[in-house]
Amino acid sequence: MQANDSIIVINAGSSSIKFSMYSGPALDLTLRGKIENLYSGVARFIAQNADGSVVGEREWRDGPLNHEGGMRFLVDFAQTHLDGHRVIAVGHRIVHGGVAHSGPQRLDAALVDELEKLVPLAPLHLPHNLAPVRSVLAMAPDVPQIGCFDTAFHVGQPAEAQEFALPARITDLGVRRYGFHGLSYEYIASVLPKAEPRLAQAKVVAAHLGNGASMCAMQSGRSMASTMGFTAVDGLPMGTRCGALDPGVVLYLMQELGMDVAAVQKLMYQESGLLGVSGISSDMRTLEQSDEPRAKAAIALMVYRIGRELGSLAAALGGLDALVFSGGIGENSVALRSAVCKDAAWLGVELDEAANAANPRGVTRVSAPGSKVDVWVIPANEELMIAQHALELVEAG
Ligand SMILES: Nc1ncnc2c1ncn2[C@@H]1O[C@H](COP(=O)(O)OP(=O)(O)O)[C@@H](O)[C@H]1O
Ligand SMILES: CC(=O)OP(=O)(O)O
Ligand SMILES: [Mg+2]
Repeated sequence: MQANDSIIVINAGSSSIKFSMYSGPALDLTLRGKIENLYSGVARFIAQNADGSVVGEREWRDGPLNHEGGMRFLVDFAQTHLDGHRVIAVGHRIVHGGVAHSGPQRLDAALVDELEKLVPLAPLHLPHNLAPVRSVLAMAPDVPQIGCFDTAFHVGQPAEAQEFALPARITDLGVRRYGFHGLSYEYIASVLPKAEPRLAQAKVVAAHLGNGASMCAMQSGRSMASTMGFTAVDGLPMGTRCGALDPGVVLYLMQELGMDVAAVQKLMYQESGLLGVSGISSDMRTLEQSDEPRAKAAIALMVYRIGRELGSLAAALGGLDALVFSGGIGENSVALRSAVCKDAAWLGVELDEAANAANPRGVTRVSAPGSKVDVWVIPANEELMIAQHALELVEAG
């Protein structure tokens, strides 16, 4: 890899598109940007170069922006910022890999067609993950594109963590727990032992709390259990997703309220979670600034459910040495971290309130010196994982 050889990474989340460019053999971050707040309120774009200087900014005030509009804007933006760089690969976050895809893979039209079949398992993500792959295939068919699956990190979980208590004939169809946010957890697992070598073999629960939110139990850096299951709607309440639901509720909605599949899907994925409970917003910042009791109730429900899942994941690990916060909420919400840690005092979690309130920007320990359980904030970096995987695959030929 030459100094001006670059890998572009596209990470399309449910409410944001992040992109990064890494250049040279050390994968130096040379450009990064994101559009956030897709579908709700005012979408915002910001891009920064290697030294953090802002090289592009925009807001969409005349109505919500969708993924398609966002990607169109980003392609135009990227083209004017590629001067002198040779794109040797484009890496993509692909949220669902199903049973067949347990590691990064080169994407071609046939594989994209195959992955399209998994759209019902990740309706908020996969269409937006695959659309840019198709665009690049059409625009630059010779540039290798690498897909990195959010499910891959969880492939080695114990069988009980993966299975539903369903008849084998259904399980055999691939109806099982996959787990998501794997690239984020893989990054956390790679960073934590460097920050604190004592934690290399530790029992760690990591919470990726963004618009999508999940928690993962890790032993020695390997996934043992996750709150997300067959789809990314399971587990914690999220921005607009309900999280774990008594399956009987779905039957009730259909049988008694006459809702069809599309209506139930919309309710569970787009109208629930922080947005549904508060009736105000899916955005944690908006809720934290609101005095409305419903906003407080939505946050309280999220905190409560994080606490319940923390107990469950600690049980899956048989103990807890460290708790990690990541994702837009986990990295930025002082109040949420504080509330979660208070509820987790019974597990030996004790926060350093001053360190927490300083709202650290990098990898930082925020637990009190005597805390039995370490508490860390680790900013999510799915993009670096994707760039590393893409480079490995390109170099392997
Ligand atoms: N300063 C902040 N305080 C509280 N919440 C924040 C802050 N900054 C971002 N968030 C929240 O992070 C969430 C988005 O997380 P992010 O990880 O960027 O989303 P995505 O899952 O789409 O990648 C939103 O709920 C947003 O309100
Ligand atoms: C898997 C998932 O929920 O992703 P995101 O956080 O990007 O919505
Ligand atoms: Mg995310």
